[in-house]
Amino acid sequence: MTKRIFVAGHRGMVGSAIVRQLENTDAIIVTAGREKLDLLDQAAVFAFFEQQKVDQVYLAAAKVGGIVANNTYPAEFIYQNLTIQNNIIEGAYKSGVKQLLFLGSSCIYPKLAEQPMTEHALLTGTLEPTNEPYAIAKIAGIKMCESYNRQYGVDYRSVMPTNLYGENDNFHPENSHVIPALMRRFHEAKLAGDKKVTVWGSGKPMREFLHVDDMAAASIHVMNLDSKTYAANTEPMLSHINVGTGVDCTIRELAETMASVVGFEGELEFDASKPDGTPRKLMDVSRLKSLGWAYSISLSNGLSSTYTWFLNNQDKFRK
Ligand SMILES: NC(=O)C1=CN([C@@H]2O[C@H](COP(=O)(O)OP(=O)(O)OC[C@H]3O[C@@H](n4cnc5c(N)ncnc54)[C@H](OP(=O)(O)O)[C@@H]3O)[C@@H](O)[C@H]2O)C=CC1
Ligand SMILES: C[C@H]1O[C@H](OP(=O)(O)OP(=O)(O)OC[C@H]2O[C@@H](n3cnc4c(=O)[nH]c(N)nc43)[C@H](O)[C@@H]2O)[C@@H](O)[C@@H](O)C1=O
Repeated sequence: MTKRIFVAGHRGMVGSAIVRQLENTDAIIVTAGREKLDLLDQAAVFAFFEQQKVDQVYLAAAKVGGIVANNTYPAEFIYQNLTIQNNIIEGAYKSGVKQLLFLGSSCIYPKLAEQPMTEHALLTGTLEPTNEPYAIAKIAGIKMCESYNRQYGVDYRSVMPTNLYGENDNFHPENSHVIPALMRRFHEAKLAGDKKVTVWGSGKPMREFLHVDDMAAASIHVMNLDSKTYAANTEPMLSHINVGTGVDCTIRELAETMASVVGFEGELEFDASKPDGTPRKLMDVSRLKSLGWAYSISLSNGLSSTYTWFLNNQDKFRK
């Protein structure tokens, strides 16, 4: 039967990638931009669900940003993320939605979690301070889904993506994540003929990066797993699934790769006044592998295609 699927956050990086892939199926895709539906407005969200009668929800709407944005606007990150996800999860449940996929983040795990981090590392230690408010909201999202499953018998699942990048990313110079920030900075330095580019922090932290098209494919894969397979590979009170590559690199290595993708031939300098954040957050992706999914886009291919998109779409960048 044709499904009506609501993608919340359909203009964002992940939401737009999910929509592109769902467009190749027979699903009816339901979307609502911020100007039509403010997801912070509980009454409007509940009314939207009552009107739309959807079968599935991808919860890809959130307040999102890099290390400095998280550290600068902690109140907005905790309030908006808790409110958006509470409104959508409760609104979906009240209108009879049986299937929902919540997108969390790898920052739910303790700052010094054993590497690679399995799903069992959740709630075993102190979080990274720069993004604790955002991480607390994401942990609450996992627990909302599990609680609704236990009490109401719905099927609300959670995926925890590693750091993502790709088409429709946020290329803001301060508020973005490291890949879009460096892509833009290296590109502008190349055009200006600059001899040096500044990279934040020490360059020593390690990060794992997944292309957004892989993230969208993994999300759809997890949503569509039959309930028995999903239940056999998760636990009712530890139900989330890591999504990543299982491969990481230092920020210095990332910056060197970025320089070569963009064609910047100058030097790197590191700005120690900017935070490093978590020293390492490598995902253990064996749960996802045992559920039949693995990534396919390498970092070098993903950075090259993202740079091509960047060159052709600068008019679409967010302010
Ligand atoms: N990017 C990353 O590296 C990672 C992302 N994630 C998670 O993946 C999910 C998607 O992230 P990503 O695509 O990168 O984020 P984006 O910022 O690209 O997209 C977020 C979307 O949410 C929408 N949104 C936010 N607030 C509201 C609101 N009040 N009303 C209506 N719409 C709203 C935005 O709308 P508008 O376009 O109008 O601003 C945007 O379309 C999030 O849950 C995020 O936490 C997890 C790990 C890493
Ligand atoms: C996805 C994840 O994203 C955030 O956490 P993060 O992993 O630390 O993400 P980031 O991409 O911003 O930084 C990664 C590393 O890179 C370094 N770095 C160098 N130069 C730039 C730079 O120019 N910009 C940025 N942002 N970082 C830079 C930076 O100092 C850090 O060491 C969370 O708050 C939270 O939102 C979350 O879940």
